[in-house]
Amino acid sequence: MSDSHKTGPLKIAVAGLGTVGAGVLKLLERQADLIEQRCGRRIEVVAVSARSRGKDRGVDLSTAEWYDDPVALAAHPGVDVVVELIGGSEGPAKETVELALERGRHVVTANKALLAHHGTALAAKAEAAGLAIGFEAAVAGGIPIIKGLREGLAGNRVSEVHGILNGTCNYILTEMRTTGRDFADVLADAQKLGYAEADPSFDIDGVDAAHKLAILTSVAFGTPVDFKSVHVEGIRHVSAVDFDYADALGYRIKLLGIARRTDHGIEQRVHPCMVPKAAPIAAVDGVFNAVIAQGDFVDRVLFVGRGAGEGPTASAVVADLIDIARGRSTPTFGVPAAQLSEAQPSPMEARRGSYYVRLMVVDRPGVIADVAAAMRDQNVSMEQFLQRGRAPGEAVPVVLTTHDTEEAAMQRALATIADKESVVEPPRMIRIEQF
Ligand SMILES: NC(=O)C1=CN([C@@H]2O[C@H](COP(=O)(O)OP(=O)(O)OC[C@H]3O[C@@H](n4cnc5c(N)ncnc54)[C@H](O)[C@@H]3O)[C@@H](O)[C@H]2O)C=CC1
Ligand SMILES: N[C@@H](CC=O)C(=O)O
Ligand code: NA
Repeated sequence: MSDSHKTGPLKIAVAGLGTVGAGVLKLLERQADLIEQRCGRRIEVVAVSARSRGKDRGVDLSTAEWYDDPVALAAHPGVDVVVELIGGSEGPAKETVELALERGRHVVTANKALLAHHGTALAAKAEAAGLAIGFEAAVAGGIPIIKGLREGLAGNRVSEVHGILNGTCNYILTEMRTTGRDFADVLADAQKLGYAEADPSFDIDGVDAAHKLAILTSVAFGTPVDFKSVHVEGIRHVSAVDFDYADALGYRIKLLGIARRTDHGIEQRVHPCMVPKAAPIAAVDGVFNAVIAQGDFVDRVLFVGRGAGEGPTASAVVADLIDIARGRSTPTFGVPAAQLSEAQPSPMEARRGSYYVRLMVVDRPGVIADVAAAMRDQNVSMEQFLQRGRAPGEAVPVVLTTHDTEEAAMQRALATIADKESVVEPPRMIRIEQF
């Protein structure tokens, strides 16, 4: 980085003044003295851009130059850092970041979609110009997981990183379980609280968690960001009855992102999981995120904190700005972009573990025997079987769990079961992870 010698203020331009942008400006205003003490210089906002100029954001913008166009803001003269808080993998966010790098400005961004799709190319561009891209806010909000992995665990080979990476989903799953509230109602709450993405289907369909996982995988394993290899499932099919069965079986339901080095290559997957109630991650509720990393010297490390919202996300953005103001320098993903080593993705079919399956079946003799036969034919061993109550001739939920088996065999058994005339809804499956 080129700013270590400077003693004047670090001049920044902020593109995007929504939940995160307004939070950053508030933090910079309120903690100005503390920041100056910690990095020996002030951080000065010289230009801003957003869609609506007149909106009251609870911060003083009178000394910053206003830009309607965030891309033009990236070229504002005399700026050291462009802070991109617009969002989206393409369009103005990408153009702003690219122009900022071309003009020799460092970049700080909270935009995981952008980095999941273009992270390696942007890192290469930044590093070739001796510039930094700070993205602590892009993964797990306020948790310093990027610095934790990249700097704190730099002496380790990491074999696995997994965690709760989406605050909106964890908030929805927690509220549904503890209050019995409706999915849509809780999602509306998460949107009001500023947790959700502009398009909340990115949250509930697991895409946002997959963006974050792809970034984490790169930092953990020194590989190029490979979003397209992430297996992604969201939480739309988790229903109230699953929470009851999970509870009875000794589990909690969490949307997890899991990245592992396996014999088949690097596994990256995001999907709902049942985790034992005693696992530390099971107790991480609401908007809190958690990330667990396994390093060869440090062993297991658990990071927990708020994964979304104005304050925690602003905290991460400003930490990156302070790094730049101090002149600290680290390759974007921990290894110089040109040296990130390609790795084979491990296919989802190779996952080995146990499964929870919920079926809606017509309550009549022989149905369960058919289900058991489909499992037997694929060599899938059942562990538990639950049917609560009886309703002869009507559809009832039945639940089973399996012993460890291969995903490919499980998928074949489920396809056979789904075809049975007595199975009246698509089978719902949740993978069980024993951490
Ligand atoms: N809200 C959260 O808790 C977190 C958000 N993020 C990320 O931070 C970024 C910003 O998120 P939020 O603040 O929640 O979004 P937001 O929707 O509240 O704010 C977006 C801002 O960008 C501006 N904007 C959008 N399109 C524009 C355009 N074409 N030209 C100029 N300005 C434009 C809007 O006017 C608004 O000020 C996204 O990348 C998001 O994924 C990351 C971590 C947590
Ligand atoms: N929509 C995201 C915001 C933070 O990244 C989430 O809910 O986690
Ligand atoms: Na973070």
